Amino acid sequence: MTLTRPDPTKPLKIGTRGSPLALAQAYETRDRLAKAHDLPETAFEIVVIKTTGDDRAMIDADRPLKEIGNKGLFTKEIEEQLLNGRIDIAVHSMKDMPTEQPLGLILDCFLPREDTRDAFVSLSASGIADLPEGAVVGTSSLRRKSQLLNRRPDLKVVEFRGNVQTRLSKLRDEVAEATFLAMAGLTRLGMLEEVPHGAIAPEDMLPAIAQGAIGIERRAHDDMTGEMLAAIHDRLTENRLAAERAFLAALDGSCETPIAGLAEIEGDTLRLRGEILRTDGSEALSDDVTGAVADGPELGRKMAEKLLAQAGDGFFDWKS
Ligand SMILES: NCc1[nH]cc(CCC(=O)O)c1CC(=O)O
Repeated sequence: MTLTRPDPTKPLKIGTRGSPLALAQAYETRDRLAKAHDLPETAFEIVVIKTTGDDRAMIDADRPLKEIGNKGLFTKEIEEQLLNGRIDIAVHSMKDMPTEQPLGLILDCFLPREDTRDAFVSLSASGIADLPEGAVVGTSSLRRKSQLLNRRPDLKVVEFRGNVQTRLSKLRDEVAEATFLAMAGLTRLGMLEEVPHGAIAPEDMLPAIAQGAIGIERRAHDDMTGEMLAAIHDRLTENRLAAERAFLAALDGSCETPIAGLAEIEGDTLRLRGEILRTDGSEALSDDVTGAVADGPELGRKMAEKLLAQAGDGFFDWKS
């Protein structure tokens, strides 16, 4: 028996959150599928799904997201709709995805990865080093906050959320002098021109695990959709994420700490860089491992072990 989606004569339903970036990623997925299979746009339907995360983030606009809820905050409702068949695939920023999927779902299709770097966004300063003593920087990312304070302990970090437009207007209102965004988001939104920014080299700010990568989730037994997705899958992105996410998974159970990581591939060699930090930025530990591309998960676990061995007592104590 070939397992199939609920009604293959109907459009393939693509589930996504409703933010501008989420929609851009859903359209990119649709366009890639349409092209790969020579199908018209009408063979697909974009289904916008509101998540608890979207609701709560709206109500509590000034609270840090990590206080509002746990990891599946932006994915739970979408995964429910996948499981009950109201959508056939779900498009996600891999950066926001937990390392394990619920029973019955599979996440094995990745689009070619975008720019993995962070962008420094400011109307006045050209980069982190250019910020005046004691300047205020807006970010809601614990990783970026810790990395920034590690390099510039004099700076003050304030909570900063909302879409790109909201953040820009906060900069204009001088709520903060600078903020950070993912280059991938700016690129996918087509906003590189209108947002004053500089890309930050990974040596200066190692990105989040899986930054810039889009993953497509489906029902594990829906072979028909699985075959369809195989045509747009990018193997190198899969290999890089396998290493980065194994690193994350190996650290996850043992701590709640800012984590950064980036895998890059040259020929048959994969290089994984990793970093963990104290939340107040007072200490950062980083390492670098290389090995065969196929050994990515093992390299990820090795990286976690090396960093955990370096971390002394109290490294993971909560101090923000
Ligand atoms: N946590 C929010 C989030 N999830 C993915 C991206 C950007 C796109 C990407 O990294 O793929 C962002 C916003 C940001 O960091 O600026």
